[in-house]
Amino acid sequence: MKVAVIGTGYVGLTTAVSLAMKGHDVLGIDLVEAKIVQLQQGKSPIYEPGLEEALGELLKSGTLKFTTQIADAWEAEILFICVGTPESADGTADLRYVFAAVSAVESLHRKAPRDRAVVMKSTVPVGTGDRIAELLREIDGLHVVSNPEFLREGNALKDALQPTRIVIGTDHQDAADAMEKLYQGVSATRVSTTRANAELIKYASNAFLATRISFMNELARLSGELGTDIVTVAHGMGLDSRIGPEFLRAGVGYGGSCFPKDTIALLQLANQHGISLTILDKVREVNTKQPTWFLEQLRKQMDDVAGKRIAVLGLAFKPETDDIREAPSLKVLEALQKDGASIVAYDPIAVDIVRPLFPKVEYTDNPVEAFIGADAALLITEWKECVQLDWEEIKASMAAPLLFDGRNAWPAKQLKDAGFHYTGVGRS
Ligand SMILES: NC(=O)c1ccc[n+]([C@@H]2O[C@H](COP(=O)([O-])OP(=O)(O)OC[C@H]3O[C@@H](n4cnc5c(N)ncnc54)[C@H](O)[C@@H]3O)[C@@H](O)[C@H]2O)c1
Ligand SMILES: O=c1ccn([C@@H]2O[C@H](COP(=O)(O)OP(=O)(O)O[C@H]3O[C@H](CO)[C@@H](O)[C@H](O)[C@H]3O)[C@@H](O)[C@H]2O)c(=O)[nH]1
Repeated sequence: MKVAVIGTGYVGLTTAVSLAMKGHDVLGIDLVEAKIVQLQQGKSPIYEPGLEEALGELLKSGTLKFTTQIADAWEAEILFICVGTPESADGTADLRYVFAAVSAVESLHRKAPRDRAVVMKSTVPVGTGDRIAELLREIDGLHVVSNPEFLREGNALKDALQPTRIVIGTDHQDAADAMEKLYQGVSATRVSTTRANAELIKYASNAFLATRISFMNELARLSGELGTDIVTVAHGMGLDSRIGPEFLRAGVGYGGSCFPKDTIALLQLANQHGISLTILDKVREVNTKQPTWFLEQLRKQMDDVAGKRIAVLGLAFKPETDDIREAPSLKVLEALQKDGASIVAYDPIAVDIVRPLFPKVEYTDNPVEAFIGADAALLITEWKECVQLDWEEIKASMAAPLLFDGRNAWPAKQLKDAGFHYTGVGRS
């Protein structure tokens, strides 16, 4: 099928690549010319495992192309909208990019009319799809579909190729059929529903996942006091099929471009309807405090961090991505800097993105070097490069063997046996 994807960020680029891999004829569109030039040369502006390799092959075969001109999409029968929906000052989702994209689609359609589905992959508040449908009501052949995206960064291409489910929200049979044809051969359960239901499924899923994390983080604080081990507790809980093992990892808090903004957007949407989502409100509160709570563990063991050399391992909001949006590392760096610590930081991918924000921090391109002369080391993102380490060499090189494991990913027992003073999140 002829497909156009508006917005070539994490979601748009992954969508474009995955649909082209399935044999569709795909055009990626972005306003940022530099990004398009880079993409046309086969270079991915973002880091996602497998993405750049696939991009190169698809460009060669001609099934994937890029442009800054929406007019080039005149043949497209399906137009995906994958632009950002960032947090506004009041917490609601900022829809200006979505409406700009819709208006571009509208002008394209007026010049080159045909039957088309406008598919919203951006995460938008409940009612947005219906609002857009109302705006486009008098335009023949343009049908609005909600098809929320559930991919995880760091695993984006795999998630797009093998999604957990495909949610299609539309009231138009031809558009539903076109979406079914598009995803033919993808073995995932379909949920065919209204646009509003589809939109709420997306927000509710993210809010629920965030809730699990905050629940475990709060429980971890108690576990630390009780002398129990939250990792063992999570394992025991997760064996109950009603609970399941995923998203029970306590840590330094969730970050990223989705959970923080989507939870506040859902809260604000509820407020607009006179409903208080009290649980979700607390989920956010726990998460905001989690990096501070983690640093308190450090302060309890080091009277004063001023002038102390502190190693920070991992800066991206999660492993296998260069994304630092709402990364807990940023809060940690800010607090340590305020306390007068001398910081040395490592991340395999995200250093160049963090450096301009924290120019006074020292950066290293070798994780083991970060520990040299350090009075304490903090694990913030569990990259394998930050976890699989030569601990004997590290022990000999640190000024003091103090380890704070913000992801419960370092080998606690081995480290304690080796003479480190190890502190995890909610571990005995
Ligand atoms: N990042 C994720 O893991 C993820 C997963 C699921 C859903 N989402 C949702 O998908 C949407 C996109 O997220 P993202 O992380 O890919 O954002 P992003 O910021 O990485 O990319 C958005 C892209 O859209 C482009 N753009 C903006 N306005 C445009 C326009 N009018 N025409 C053409 N291009 C335009 C920008 O230049 C940018 O390249 C958001 O609503 C987000 O909540 C994100
Ligand atoms: O048990 C866990 C699992 C995750 N995290 C943290 O939670 C954040 C988010 O992680 P993850 O969900 O894996 O990454 P995202 O790429 O943000 O993906 C989420 O947000 C996307 C955007 O909406 C959705 O599409 C995905 O389904 C949803 O998982 C990260 O900081 C993780 O470190 C934890 O602290 N504990």
